[in-house]
Amino acid sequence: MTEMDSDNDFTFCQVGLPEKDDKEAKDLAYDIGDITLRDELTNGAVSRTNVIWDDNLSNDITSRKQATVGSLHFNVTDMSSAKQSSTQSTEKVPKDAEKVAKVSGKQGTAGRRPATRTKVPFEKGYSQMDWLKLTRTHPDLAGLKGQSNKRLIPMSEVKEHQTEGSMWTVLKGRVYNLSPYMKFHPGGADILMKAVGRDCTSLFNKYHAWVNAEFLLEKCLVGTLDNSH
Ligand code: HEM
Repeated sequence: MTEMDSDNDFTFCQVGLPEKDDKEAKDLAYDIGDITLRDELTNGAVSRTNVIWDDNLSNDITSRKQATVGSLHFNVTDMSSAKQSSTQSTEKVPKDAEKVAKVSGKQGTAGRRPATRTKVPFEKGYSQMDWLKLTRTHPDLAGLKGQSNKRLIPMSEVKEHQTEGSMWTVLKGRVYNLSPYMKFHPGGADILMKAVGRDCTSLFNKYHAWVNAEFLLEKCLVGTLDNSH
């Protein structure tokens, strides 16, 4: 195998040994007949690493299994001299791929569907870094014009702010002016428009409860929602 340039060429996933009495996990681990990591080198550059799972070798596998209890067998083939297309993909997935995936705990997405989140490429100058820079330099992103952001704001007032320079929303009890953030939103401005003039907490949590909006929108804070009426 050709020397790798750095240690970062592979990300290894550690596969633990099945517990002694965990018969099912053991059986599933044995379903992996063979794994081949193949480096296909094109013009000297690593172009692709393929993992081949193949359990067609299962007839003579018993002895090997016993010799490598609980671990995986790797065949590493140097393909640098072979003229292969850099985009070629060789993947043989075993019939028990789903079960194996569950054991490894790494590719367990087979049965789960993540919520659809459309990727929107950001316009030049509207990356998350650009937003952070703007929040540090702009004197009044919230559009407070000297007013305090400790003010209690009724929902009726939030509803009034739906014009281009002043688009208010309520998120987790706080009122924010979303206008300056619109073009920076990684999900796109169109979808963020759904938040304008209303409480967007449930929508926000539906798409990305993990996003730290308190931090991202800190400078857009207009006040606190007044729930008293
Ligand atoms: C109100 C404050 C909001 C903030 C600060 C915010 C911020 C963010 C951030 C930081 C991301 C990137 C998350 C990631 O890559 O993991 C994101 C993505 C996204 N957001 Fe929001 N968001 C807000 C509201 C909303 C609302 C109300 C919706 C839906 C109506 C929404 C829909 C989405 C979608 C679909 C994506 C996915 C884009 C992708 O996969 O790259 N967001 N948002």
